[in-house]
Amino acid sequence: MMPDWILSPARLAGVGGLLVAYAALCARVAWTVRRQRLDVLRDNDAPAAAGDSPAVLVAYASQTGQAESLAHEATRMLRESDLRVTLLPVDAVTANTLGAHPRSLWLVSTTGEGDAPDHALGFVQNVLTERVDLTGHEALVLALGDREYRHYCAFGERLQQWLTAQGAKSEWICVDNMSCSALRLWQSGVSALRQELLCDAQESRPGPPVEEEWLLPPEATIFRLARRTLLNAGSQGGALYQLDFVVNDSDLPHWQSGDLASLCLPADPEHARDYSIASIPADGELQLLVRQSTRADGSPGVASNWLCTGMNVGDSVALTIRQHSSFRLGDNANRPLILIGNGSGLAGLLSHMRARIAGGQGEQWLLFGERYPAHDAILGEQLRQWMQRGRLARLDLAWSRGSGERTYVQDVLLQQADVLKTWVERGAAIYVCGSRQGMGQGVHHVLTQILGDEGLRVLSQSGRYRRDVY
Ligand SMILES: Cc1cc2nc3c(=O)[nH]c(=O)nc-3n(C[C@H](O)[C@H](O)[C@H](O)COP(=O)(O)O)c2cc1C
Repeated sequence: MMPDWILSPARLAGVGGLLVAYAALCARVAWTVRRQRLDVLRDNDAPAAAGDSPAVLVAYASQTGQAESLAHEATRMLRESDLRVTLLPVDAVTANTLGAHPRSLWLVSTTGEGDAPDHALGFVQNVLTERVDLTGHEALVLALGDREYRHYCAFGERLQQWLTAQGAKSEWICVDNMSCSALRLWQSGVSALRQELLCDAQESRPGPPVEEEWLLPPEATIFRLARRTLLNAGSQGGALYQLDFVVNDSDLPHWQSGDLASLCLPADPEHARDYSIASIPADGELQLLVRQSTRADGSPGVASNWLCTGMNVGDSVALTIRQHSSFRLGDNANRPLILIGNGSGLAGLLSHMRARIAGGQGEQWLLFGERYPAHDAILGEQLRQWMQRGRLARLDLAWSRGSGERTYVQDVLLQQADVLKTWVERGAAIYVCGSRQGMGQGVHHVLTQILGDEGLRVLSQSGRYRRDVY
C-alpha cells in the first residue's frame, strides 16, 4: 500500500524541522479564522505584485474543487510574501509555460477510475505525451485522492512520473481523503519553498511576515434540520430523503447552484462527506437529497444513516459549503441546458433548474432515471408543474423496473439523438449528476456515440459537458 504521503529523504529532513515548528503552532491554536472568505480571494487573481524573482507556476486539476481551492490558497500565501505567481488550470499549461517557470507547484486530484479531472483532458493528451526538457526545474506535486479507490492518486502519480522523466526534480505528497496530516506536510513544503524564494530573490529586502498556518480553514455554518421527508415510500431501493436545513441566528451562507455541502461526523472528523445542494439561497433553506445507503458488507453507511434516521428534526449540524466550480453554471448560465441524472443525483440538477427558473430561463431539458414509476417518481409533482408552466422545455423520465421495458436515461438519450444534436448545435451545455457506474458511464458512452469522441472532447474542454458522478 502506498503511504499517505511520499517525499524524498532530502526534502524529508527539511520538512521534518518545519513540522516540529508546525506542531508547536498547532498546539498553540487550531485553525485561526481571520482571513477573507475564499470566494473573495478567488477574485484576487490579478498578476502578482512586485519582485523580480522568476515566477512560480501553481497549476491545478480539480474535479470537485478541492485541489483548486488549495491552489488558490498556496497562491495567496506566496503573493502575500510579494512573490510572483502564475496560477493556471492545467489545461492552460503548455511546454512554453513550463519553460518560463523554474519552479512549479501542482495540485491535482484523481477522478473516475484513476483518471484526470475532465478539464485536464487536453493537458493529458497534449502535454503529458510530449518530451519537454525540464532539467533544473523544481516541482512539488500535491496528489488528492481517496484510498478506497483502486487507482489511488493515479493521476498525481502519472504527473509526478512525467515531470521526473523530463528531468525535473520533483517530489510528491499523496492526500487520502483530504487527510489533515498530509495537508500539513504540503503546507510545510510550500512554506519551505517560500523561504527559499525569499532568500533567492530578496537577499536584503525583507518581506512581510507570513503566518506558518496559511491554509484557509473551512468555514462551517451551523444549520438546523427543519424537515425531513421520505421521497420514495414503498420503494424497493434505499430510502431517499429530502432534508431541509435552516440557520437560526445568522444569514444563510452564500452558494451557487452546483455547489456541495460538506459534513464531518463528530465520530470521524478526518473524513468529510460531500452532498450536492438541491436548493439555491433564494429558497431560504439548504436542501439535500440523501439516500440511506448500505455498504457492500450489509452494514449501514455511517453518514447517510445518521442524516436519514439518527439526527432528529430540530437538531443542529455543522455544514461547510464547497464551491464546486467544475459543476457550476459558469459561462453556461444563458445557454440551453440538458440535465441528465438518476436517483439522488436529481439534487445537483434541481439546484440548476431552480437557479434558472429564478432567472426566468426555461430552456432546460431534464432526463431523469429511477426504478419504479409507482414509488420512485421523486418530486414528480414539482417536475410536472414546471413542465406545465414552461419552466422546463422537455421532461423525459426513464424507469428501469416496472411493467414496461427496462429503460435507462442513456436509452432515452439514444432515442432522442437528433433532438440532442439540435440542442448542442444551438449551444446547449450538458450536465450529468448521479451514479457513476451504470448511469454516468452509460450516458458518457451514448454521448460519444451521438456526438463523436472529438465532439464530446470539444464540449468538455469548453466547459459545456460537466459531470458530478459518484
Ligand atoms: C467519482 C469519483 C471518482 C474518484 N476516483 C478516484 C480514484 O480513482 N482514485 C483516487 O485516488 N481518488 C478518487 N476519487 C477521490 C478524489 O480524488 C478526492 O475526493 C479528491 O479530494 C477530490 O479533489 P477535487 O475536488 O480537486 O477533484 C474519486 C472521487 C470521486 C467523486
